[in-house]
This record gives sequence, structure tokens and C-alpha cells, in this order.
Amino acid sequence: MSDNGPLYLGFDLSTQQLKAIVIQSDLHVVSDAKVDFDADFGSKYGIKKGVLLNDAEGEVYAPVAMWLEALDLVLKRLQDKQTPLNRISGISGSCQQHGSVYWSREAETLLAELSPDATLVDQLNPKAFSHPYAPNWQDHSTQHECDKFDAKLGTADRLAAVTGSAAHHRFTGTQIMRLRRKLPEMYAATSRISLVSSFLASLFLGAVAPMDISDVCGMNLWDISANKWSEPLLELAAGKDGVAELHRKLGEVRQDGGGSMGGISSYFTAKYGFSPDCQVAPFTGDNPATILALPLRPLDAIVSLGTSTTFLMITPVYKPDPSYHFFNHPTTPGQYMFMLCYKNGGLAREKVRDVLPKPEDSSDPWANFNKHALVTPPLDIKLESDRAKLGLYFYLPEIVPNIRAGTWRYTCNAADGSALEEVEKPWAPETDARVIVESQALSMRLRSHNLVHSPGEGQPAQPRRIYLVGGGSLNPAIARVIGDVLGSTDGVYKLDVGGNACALGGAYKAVWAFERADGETFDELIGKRWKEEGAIQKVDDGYRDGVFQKYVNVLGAFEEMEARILKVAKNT
Ligand SMILES: Nc1ncnc2c1ncn2[C@@H]1O[C@H](COP(=O)(O)OP(=O)(O)O)[C@@H](O)[C@H]1O
Ligand SMILES: O=C(CO)[C@@H](O)[C@H](O)COP(=O)(O)O
Repeated sequence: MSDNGPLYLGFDLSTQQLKAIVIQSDLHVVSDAKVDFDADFGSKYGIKKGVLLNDAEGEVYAPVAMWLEALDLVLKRLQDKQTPLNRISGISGSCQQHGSVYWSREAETLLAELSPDATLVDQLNPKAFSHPYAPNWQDHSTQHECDKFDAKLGTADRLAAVTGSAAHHRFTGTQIMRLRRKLPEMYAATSRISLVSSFLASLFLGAVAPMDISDVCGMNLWDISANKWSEPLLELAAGKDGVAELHRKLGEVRQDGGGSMGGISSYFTAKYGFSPDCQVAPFTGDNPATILALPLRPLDAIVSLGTSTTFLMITPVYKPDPSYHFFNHPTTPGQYMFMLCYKNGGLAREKVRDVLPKPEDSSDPWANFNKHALVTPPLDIKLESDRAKLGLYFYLPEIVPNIRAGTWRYTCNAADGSALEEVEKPWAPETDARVIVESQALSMRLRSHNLVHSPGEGQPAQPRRIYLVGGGSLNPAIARVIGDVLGSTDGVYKLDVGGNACALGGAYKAVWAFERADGETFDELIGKRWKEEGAIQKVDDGYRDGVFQKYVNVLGAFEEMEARILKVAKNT
């Protein structure tokens, strides 16, 4: 580490952890720290995997007080590691998307008057909030509101064209509409509503921060082409007479992903030794920040294997569809982020893993899962006459397709996907290890085919490179199966800080926010400083001729399987 020069701090407030990463202007990582919600606060807040559940209503939510405690703790951990916090010039970050925090009328004063002699939680909780909880992206309590959102502009297609997405349970507009109906007094007592990203930025600013131009697309309320709040959708969420009030609560949206929103609150300078010159850049969602963790090129895809599994690409073409999401790019106007998001990602793979006998080597809980994922051949076709195996493993109600919780196993003819049939008796749990990852990847392949084309002569349409990030990127067997199904002519890579990718994207965003020359784009600045060596590692060859085609043969059957299940098991 050079012992002078500015440093930049990036955060990731995701479902299960708060991570922080400190980098130099040349993007070199200097320090990091994390708070694990279950390990650090599980017993105090009664959470599991970072959240609380009300199964009767499908609610999933997180205590805001826990996040306040987590922020003090992660900063203390950075301090304990002798991180020179006084050299931090700028802060940005990424946060789980769609969650919302409800501030009380006292919030602005309390934020502005934070004293370093007490903790954030003691000073802000509960007085600064009108609601103690933030709905989590896994919440599925809003089907009634989703139906209304899809109908409001005519069709789900139309809603997707305007807001980038059809109605989704977790999207903030549907959540606000439901909370207003269920808790009218709480809604009336709310002065401002933040996304998780603008909430975390607010703590650093000591004032309620504006929402970010990319993260705001996860609300079903922002008209992307018109670049403003959609009046009819605000009216749906807030009622006929409530449009101006909701607009006030949401505030104006910051158009520039870079620059400073203001200086750091004196709470942090006095308590942790930050410089009073340290500036706060807009924070964004964890998925938009992930595409900032490396210079992503067209035809590159990122698969984020966190609590959720997401598939991300960037494109200059706005081509929305109800089965996926479009967001404004977090730094570059005119570019968009394409996203698929699955609730049944990491936690579903853990469920399949946990049915298998515990590995003898307890240092790797994934050892058995990985062994079986690798020894099982593609689609479990051992002999030419074998039928291909497909499955859906939805321990939670899924997003795409909108299917309730359940597990389904099917087989079809391997050559052409014909004669699709549900199996009567589950196959061995060892086989599930491969089939779950294959099926997750088949779903991504099915829904992303419009965005990929042939990377070179004679090659089938597929990504050029796949980058794996998130906790699951440490897993070589998952990398192999993803490469088998999705291809990628240049191979599958993992980020060296795979589990910290969105925090790193947040830190890169801070570097760009404060060091950009006039008109210099994120890609131009980061592209010049980013060195592939040491930043990424090739973990799989990706495209394998012959194997890739096996999955082409069953893609139609996979789609048909989903459609059949959707008929009988749609979320209601
Ligand atoms: N070696 C591994 N193989 C597969 N999955 C893993 C491995 N290590 C961690 N994970 C998964 O990573 C998930 C956490 O990823 P992370 O990106 O830190 O989550 P989040 O950002 O959603 O809090 C866990 O649910 C866990 O199942
Ligand atoms: O809902 C989505 C994206 O639409 C999720 O991807 C959340 O943004 C949470 O992500 P992780 O906690 O898994 O990082």
C-alpha cells in the first residue's frame, strides 16, 4: 500500500452481511471488513439468514436497527485493522435492492445532530423511523398489489415498457402500496421513504439522501423513458389524493451517478477519524454495483451467486419484457442493465446440499455436493437411451416464473426434449446436486437468448465471457455446470474478491465519482486502471462442443415444464 494518496470506501449492505472494502486510486485493495448478521446479531434480533419471516402473509423483512448496529461495528472492525480512515476521500456503496426504510418527521433533525458519544442505534432507533422494519426482496406478500400494478397501465407488457419490469412482489411500489393499506398511521407518520441504498448514504450524509438513478428502477414507479416518477403509478400506490404526498416522501431522484452529494457527517469524523473533507457519492443497488466491479464488455455476462442468483448484462438497447428487468446503468446514461433475478439461488442450493451426508472433511461443507455435481453427467444422461432429467427446486415462491414453493422433477427424451413427463418418485438426492444447478442455468439461458449472439464464426449464440461473483463463486463445481449450460467462448472467470464484488463495485464508483475528468465515463476511467491479472481468475473453459448442444435439445422441454407447473402452481 502506498502511504499517501486518497483512499475510497465501498459498502455492500446485502441480505446476510454488511461488507466494506477500501481501495486506492489505482484500484488496489487496501483493507476490508464485514459483519455477518446471523453470526453477529442472530440471537439479539431473532433473524435467520439476515431476515425475519411472517409466513402467514408471506412477509420477509429486516430490522433497520440491526443495520445501524452493523454500520458502527464494520467501521470499528476497519479501525481495528489499522485502516487509515483519515485518508478516505470518498464513499459509495451498494445495497440489496427494493427494500425500503420509513423515516419519521424527526429523522432529519436526529441525523443532523448525531453525537459521536453514543451509537447510531441508540440515537436513531426508534425515534427516526416510522416503521422498525425494511421489507426484504424475498417478501412475497404483495400479489394483490402486483395484480393492480400490472393492470394499471393496461398490461404487464406496458408496465414493463414504462418501468423496466412487470409488477413484482419485492418491487418497492407494490410494497409501499401494501404498507399504506395495512399500516395507514405508519404511512401518515412517514416523512421520507428511502431505498436501502439511499438509507445507508443518508447515515453518512447526516441527512436523507436522494435515490439513485439506477436503483430507482427497482420500484415499478419510475418511468424510465420519461425520466420521472410515473403519475398514474404514484396514484395507484398512494390513492387519488395522495400523489403529491408520496412524491414528497420519495423525493427527487439524483440523475448523476457520480459527484458528491455532500460531505461526511461529523459523527464519523469525530468517532472514526474520517477527514472532514471526505465526500459521499450516490450509493446504488447491489446488482447495478456488481456490473461496476470490472470493465464489462458487450456479450460478457455476470452471474451473481449470492443469497439471490442474478444474471446481468449491459446493453445500449432498451428492450423490456415482463420476464426480466431493465435498469438504468448506474453511471452511464444511455446504457442499461439487463437482469434476471432468482430467489431460489444460494439458499436453494444449500437445501439440496444439506440432504446429502455431511462430508468427512468438515472444512468444506460443499465437498459432497460438488463431488456429485461433477460425477453426474450432463442431464444425467449416462447411456444414449437415458432420458434427460430436469427439475425446479423452489423452496421459496419464485420470481421468474411466478411459481409457488415446491419441488418438481421431470424427464424428457434427451435427443429432442419430447415426451416430457413428471417423475413419480424422486431420483437419488445425489443427482439433485447437478440437476439444480443445471436447471438454474437453463432458466438463465432460456431468458437471455435475445441478448446474446454468436461471438465468432461457426459458434452458437452465447456469452463471450461469464464472470462469477458472490459467495457461490468460490465453488468450482458450480462454475463447471454453469459453463456447460451457458457456454462462453472465452471461459468462466471468478473475481478474486468474488464475495465482495458489489462492495468493490461501490468503491470503484467512488473513485470514478471523485476522480473523473470532465465527461470521462466510468468505463474510460476504470478501464485505464483495471488490470486483469490479479483481479480475475479463469475457473472453467466454458463452451464445450457437444455438451452445449445437449442443453439446446432440452431447452424447449424446460420451457414446457415451467409452463405446465405454472398452470397448477402459480403464486396467488
Ligand atoms: N463454496 C461455496 N459454494 C457454494 N455456495 C457458497 C459457497 N460459499 C458461500 N456460498 C453461498 O454464498 C451465499 C452468500 O453469498 P454472498 O454473496 O455473501 O451473499 P449476500 O450478498 O446475498 O449476503 C450463501 O448463501 C452460501 O450458500
Ligand atoms: O432482489 C434482488 C434483485 O432484484 C436481489 O438481488 C437483491 O438485490 C438482494 O441481493 P443479495 O442479498 O442476494 O445480494
